[in-house]
Amino acid sequence: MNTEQQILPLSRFRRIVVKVGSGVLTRKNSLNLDVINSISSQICALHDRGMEVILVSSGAMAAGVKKIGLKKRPSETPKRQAVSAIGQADLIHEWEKAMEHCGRKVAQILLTRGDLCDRGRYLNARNTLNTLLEWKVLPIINENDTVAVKSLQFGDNDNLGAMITMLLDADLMINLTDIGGLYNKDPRRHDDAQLLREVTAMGSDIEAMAGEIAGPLGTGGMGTKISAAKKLTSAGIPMIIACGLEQNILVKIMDNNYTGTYFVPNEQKASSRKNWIGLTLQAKGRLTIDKGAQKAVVEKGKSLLPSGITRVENYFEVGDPVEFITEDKVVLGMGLVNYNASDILKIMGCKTSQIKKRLGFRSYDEVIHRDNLMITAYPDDARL
Ligand SMILES: Nc1ncnc2c1ncn2[C@@H]1O[C@H](COP(=O)(O)OP(=O)(O)O)[C@@H](O)[C@H]1O
Ligand SMILES: N[C@@H](CCC(=O)OP(=O)(O)O)C(=O)O
Repeated sequence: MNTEQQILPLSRFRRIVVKVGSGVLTRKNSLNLDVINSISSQICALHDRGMEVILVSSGAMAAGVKKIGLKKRPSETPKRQAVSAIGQADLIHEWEKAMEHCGRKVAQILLTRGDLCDRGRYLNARNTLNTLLEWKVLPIINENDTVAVKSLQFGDNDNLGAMITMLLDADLMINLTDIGGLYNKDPRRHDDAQLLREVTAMGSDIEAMAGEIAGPLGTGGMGTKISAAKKLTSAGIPMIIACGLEQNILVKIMDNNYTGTYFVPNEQKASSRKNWIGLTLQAKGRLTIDKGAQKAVVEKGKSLLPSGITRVENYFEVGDPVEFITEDKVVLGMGLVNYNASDILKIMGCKTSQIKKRLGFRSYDEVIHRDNLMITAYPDDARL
């Protein structure tokens, strides 16, 4: 981490995702039209520089609360979802008006986690978004709160934004919130909190800095922004947290003349399919692997064979995403399995030549083929 330096390889940034939080877009539970107008004209300025922009906009619930005259957000799920549905109409209407001012069109895209976990729907979303970008229309994305229940939820737009950034192979995600970046401790509680200008390694020290409690209008606090940054940097994509209330912040960022936190990406970039497996899918189960398998899979990039597996947790089917972990429960990565959980229980610890004898069939030698897995951490720097 660094409190001083900041290096932006600006020439690389042609396609960017801009996520704007509720705290930026709303004022006392109503939409802040000045901010919407200002961010819209900044987006147009980026368009004029030849850049492609995708907007992830929060604020539906805050807008809905105001519209139907509630004093605060309801706590029951159906009421929250209904309020969000009401607010979303208002939100998109205001963005549309503001962008129209600069002669640009917008499109609304509402997604659930399930949409991005299904490979077919994931590719459909990508095709649609790419078409909108080709047509120079601004895609405005939010979670489809109305139908998103816990198991299908992103839960926060920081992680949704990160997944969209990976889906579109964008060069950068700018996360605009109501504070100037990541501080070394929660600035609401500590007057001496210091802004970090650059984060180079996403260790537990960084996670510990983030307060889980969001601002009065936000959802995840800094915790979900760190989790989004972790996904992106391990996919080789940078993220910037900056204050969306600051005048001309997007333009300042692109001119590399801003205050905020820059998360430096890993140098290695995995394929977008591997990123989808490792960073978008939710694990259905877990496989514990021994030291030999860790060396083969993590260090040498080989497939996971039955011989290195020592434990199977939860039930899962062939093709499901499953995490592989160390004995100390450090998550090393995720992969799509060639055998279901009960078959792996029968073949774990055995040689591939014994698979047929134990199961009566042998569809694959590998439990997870190396093309179908992504390493997300290494034994020494990973933790649960
Ligand atoms: N270490 C930290 N650095 C900066 N902000 C923090 C930190 N820990 C907690 N926060 C809080 O996180 C808030 C931003 O999160 P949130 O309210 O969810 O924003 P948004 O609506 O933009 O997603 C800030 O207003 C800040 O008070
Ligand atoms: N989908 C919700 C936003 C959820 C969310 O992540 O909010 P925030 O923390 O303000 O980015 C809404 O539009 O109200």
